[in-house]
Order: sequence, then C-alpha cells, then structure tokens
Amino acid sequence: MNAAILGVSGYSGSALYKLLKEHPKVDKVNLYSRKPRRSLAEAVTAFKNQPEYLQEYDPQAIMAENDVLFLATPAGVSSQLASVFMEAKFPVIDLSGDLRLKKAASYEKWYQKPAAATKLLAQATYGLAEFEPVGTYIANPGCYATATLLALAPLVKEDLLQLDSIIVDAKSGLAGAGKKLTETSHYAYINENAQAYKVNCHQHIPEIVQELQTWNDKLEAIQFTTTLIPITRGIMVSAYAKVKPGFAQADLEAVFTKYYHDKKWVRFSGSDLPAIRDVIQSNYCDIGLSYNPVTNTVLVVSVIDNLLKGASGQAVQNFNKLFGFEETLGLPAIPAWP
Ligand SMILES: NC(=O)C1=CN([C@@H]2O[C@H](COP(=O)(O)OP(=O)(O)OC[C@H]3O[C@@H](n4cnc5c(N)ncnc54)[C@H](OP(=O)(O)O)[C@@H]3O)[C@@H](O)[C@H]2O)C=CC1
Ligand SMILES: CC(=O)N[C@@H](CCC(=O)OP(=O)(O)O)C(=O)O
Repeated sequence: MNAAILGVSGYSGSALYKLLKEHPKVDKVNLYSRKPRRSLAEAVTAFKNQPEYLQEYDPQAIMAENDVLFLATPAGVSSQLASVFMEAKFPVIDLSGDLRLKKAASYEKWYQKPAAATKLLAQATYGLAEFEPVGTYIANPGCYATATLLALAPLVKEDLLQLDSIIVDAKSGLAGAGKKLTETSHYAYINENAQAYKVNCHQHIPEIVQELQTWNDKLEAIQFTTTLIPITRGIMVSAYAKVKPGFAQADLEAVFTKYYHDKKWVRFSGSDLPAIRDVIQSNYCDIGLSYNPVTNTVLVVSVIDNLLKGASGQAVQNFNKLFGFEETLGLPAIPAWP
C-alpha cells in the first residue's frame, strides 16, 4: 500500500512521515509539496538520511500512485483541494480544521476564512477515532478537541453533568502552533512563561460543542481557555463541571471504565491524575478524575502528545480503521521516558 503526504515539512507532517515509514502495511510514502523538487533532507534536516524527494502537487498523479492521501496543511488549504478527491471517492485523511465543522458560517466565524463548499462539508466524516465510524474523507480532530472530548465523553453521553457548568482549562506546548515563527513563539517569550491566548475565540470551541451536542442535545456551550506553556510537545486538559446529585468518585470512575476499558489508545487511571510526560511520543490519551463532594465538582484531567494522538497518531489510527487493520498497527505504545 502507498501513502501520500502533503505538508511533510511541517511539524505534524513530519510526525506522520515517521509513523507511515514504520507502518507494516505501508510499502511506500510519496511526498508532495507546493515547493517541490527538494529532497526531504532539504525540507526536514532531521530526515537527512531518508531517500524521498518532494514532488509537484498533482491530484491525478497522487490518486494514480497512492491508496490514501494525508493532508497536513494549514487551515484554508484543504477546503480548496478536497473536491477532486471526494468526487473520485479517493480516501483522504485531513489533519486540518477545514472540514470538521458542518456549518460553513461557523467555520467562517471561528477561522476567519472562506469555508469549503457545503456539499464537501456534508461528505466529510469527523474522525474522533474512539467514537466515530470512518468515512472516505476523514476530518481528523484538532489536538485540544481530542483531549477535551475524550475527557468529557462518558459524562456527557451519560448525562451526569449540569451541562451549563463545563469549564475547560487547556494547556499546550509550542509544537501545537506549527513551524511558523510568530512574536509569541520566540524562545525569549515562551521560555519560563505561560500565556493564555485566543480566549473565547479559539477555533476548537465550535468543534468541541458540535461533537458534544451529537452526544447530548441539551448542551449549549462550554467555557474553554487555552494556555501556551514552555514545553515542546504535549497537551493537558483540565475539565471541570458540576455533577448531578447522587454520584460519588467511585460511580464516576465506573462510568469511565465502562467507556474506556476496551479502547486501545485511552488509559483511564481512576483517581491518579496523569501527567503530560506519561504520554509523550505515544498515541495514548491518559485520563484521571477527582470528584470534590464539597463543591460537587468533578475535575477530569486528560493528556496527549499533540503531534501523535492530537494529529498524526490519530490520523494513522483512522487509516487503520479505514483499511480494516488492527487499530494499534504502526503506532507507538511505549512513551518516551524520562
Ligand atoms: N501541530 C499540531 O500539534 C497539530 C496540527 N494540526 C493541524 O495540522 C495541520 C498542519 O499543522 P502543523 O504541522 O502544525 O503546521 P506547520 O506550519 O508546521 O506545517 C504546515 C505544512 O503545510 C505546508 N503548506 C503550507 N501552506 C501550503 C499550501 N498552500 N499548499 C500546500 N502545502 C502548504 C507547509 O509546507 P511549506 O511551508 O514547506 O511549503 C508545511 O509542510 C494544520 O491544519 C494544523 O491545524 C492538528 C492537530 C495538531
Ligand atoms: C499552541 C497552539 O498554538 N496550538 C494551536 C493548535 C491548533 C491546531 O493544531 O488545531 P487546528 O488543526 O484546529 O488548527 C492553536 O491553539 O491554534
């Protein structure tokens, strides 16, 4: 089987390249770029011993030479590229947010860019791997959205929360912002610092709410804040909510165990709250919870490696599901420690 990547020179594209090169069912990885005729070594110095060249982006050639295309491009790109692949029913796994939101107006409001055509939005499948079936065009979830949705799913699906009380405090390392340098990604700014950003306007808010509403249509909104912290990889989500009367720590743990005991890439640890370090360089989402009977509030902590479970790892998980492979194939199950 051959796999194509557009965007290999970016952070999530590079992580994807490593996974696909080591995947037992992938014979060849073909790389395409808007800046072709470069060796991979020129595009990503860490890959200087790898033989591939970046080829011209040509949808017909991509479909002729590959079985699947991964798009690891920024928002605003795949909305322009998707239609030719959808018309041909050619499998695409899109790491960007372009086809995650079902309503074009919502995309335009939160991303401040023109949306993909409504027909394309309708054909894309939201790819939260633990809960959604795969389609031919998979809109891979956002990194914060993945960690948040996995933290809240059992509680929201079982209707155990006061739904207007959900507050999500999410923290991310810098690799989540991609390779582009900005004012806030200089070492002098990020080092020994923490900064809340995109408060009440983060593009993952509508994505999270859209998915939560498919699970519980009484939910209207969540409070969601993102903070940049001085690490390279990793996301920690702390989700707080008031619990309906009658539930204690053990009851909540039982619900999480029911949902996650058979999920290969979620490790629920009861009242032991996970740390970002526990999942780095793996495809795991680790989750723990603590119920406070004094305030009637549950805290659920979830951690992921944003470049793996939050991007390329979940993309390969979806690839495995799409082609009927074991969900764990080609994915790292041993985190880097220390
Ligand atoms: N980083 C993360 O943790 C996560 C990222 N994502 C999503 O994955 C996508 C990629 O993110 P990330 O890897 O961080 O981004 P980067 O900025 O690191 O990389 C972007 C890649 O896209 C390529 N690219 C940019 N513009 C175009 C274009 N017009 N046509 C073709 N290729 C283009 C770049 O190539 P070049 O500049 O060399 O031409 C580069 O390879 C984004 O949509 C992001 O939101 C999702 C979850 C987590
Ligand atoms: C630290 C950091 O800047 N993170 C990015 C994560 C975006 C992302 O990867 O998600 P999309 O695919 O939805 O754009 C952010 O907060 O926008």
